[in-house]
Amino acid sequence: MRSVKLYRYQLPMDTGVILRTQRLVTREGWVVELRDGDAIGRGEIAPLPEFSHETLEQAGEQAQAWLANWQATGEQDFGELYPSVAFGLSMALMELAGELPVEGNYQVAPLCSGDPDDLVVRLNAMSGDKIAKIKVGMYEAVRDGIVANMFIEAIPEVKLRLDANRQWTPTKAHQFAKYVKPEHRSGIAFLEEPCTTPEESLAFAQETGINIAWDETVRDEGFEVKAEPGVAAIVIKPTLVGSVARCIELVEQAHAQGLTAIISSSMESSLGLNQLARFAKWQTADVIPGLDTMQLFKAQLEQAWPECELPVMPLSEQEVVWQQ
Ligand SMILES: O=C(O)CCC(=O)c1ccccc1C(=O)O
Ligand SMILES: [Mg+2]
Repeated sequence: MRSVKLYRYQLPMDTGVILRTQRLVTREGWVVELRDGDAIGRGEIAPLPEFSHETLEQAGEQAQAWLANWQATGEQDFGELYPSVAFGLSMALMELAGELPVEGNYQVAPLCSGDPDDLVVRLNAMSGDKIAKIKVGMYEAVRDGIVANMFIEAIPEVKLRLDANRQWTPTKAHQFAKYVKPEHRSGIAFLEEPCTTPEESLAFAQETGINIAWDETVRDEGFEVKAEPGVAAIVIKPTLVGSVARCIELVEQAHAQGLTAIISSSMESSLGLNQLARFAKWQTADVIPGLDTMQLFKAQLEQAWPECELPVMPLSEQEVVWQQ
């Protein structure tokens, strides 16, 4: 006997979380809960404003129609669904089938959005690989270069992941590179999407010897995973990419090409984030995923993220919008 519950959740965000042009005060999404006999599977469907093309309402309507059909027929086709819907539904079905391993990779690359000195303290306390993520491209490119160079000088074994979100012209990207001493450039594991276009980013990598990674480009129409000089990694944000099967396909293609695949968050709640940690451990075992986003929230959902002290709001207190 198959049954379905669809919840709509709302979680308060920390003040000052900005997505491109808007402030995100409340994170909203759907959680689907599937039951079949004693088995239970959950998945989170949470389009990210400014990043997803579908709205919360569109995703909810599509999920409900798909679930009604699944309940009646057992059919499982994710082909035509919005990425967030395909991801949440396929994750719920995997969990229901017991196919999502329980063990997760909860190591994070600490995300530095504020004071660089705080990050130096956090990194010095880290055991094992010292990997940190810094957003660049928001202020002066020269300042970003000085900050990156400072980190590598302060912590010689650091491997930085930088993320410019396509903010730089080639000139600005070169201003950045100029301030990272050539002998320090290997301290940058990769720089995500330095320039407005993939072509400019590739040229930048080849001219400077700074490795880049694709993130936005992975979601561009016609993207193919390809090893190219200067490309180190691809970032996979499942909520923005699609079904679990599609994400696994991208991971396998990356590995076949000798690229690193990084599973990363699209600001899912702690429920979705825990599943991403399990998915990351399973598919990208030795790689630290990009999941350090709980700090952007003021509350967690149903399950706590390890060592996160934020209050946990049970799913049972969220609105059930549909059940069958
Ligand atoms: O990738 C990570 O390490 C954390 C997640 C992250 O940076 C992010 C999260 C949501 C939307 C966009 C981005 C981004 O890559 O800029
Ligand atoms: Mg990015």
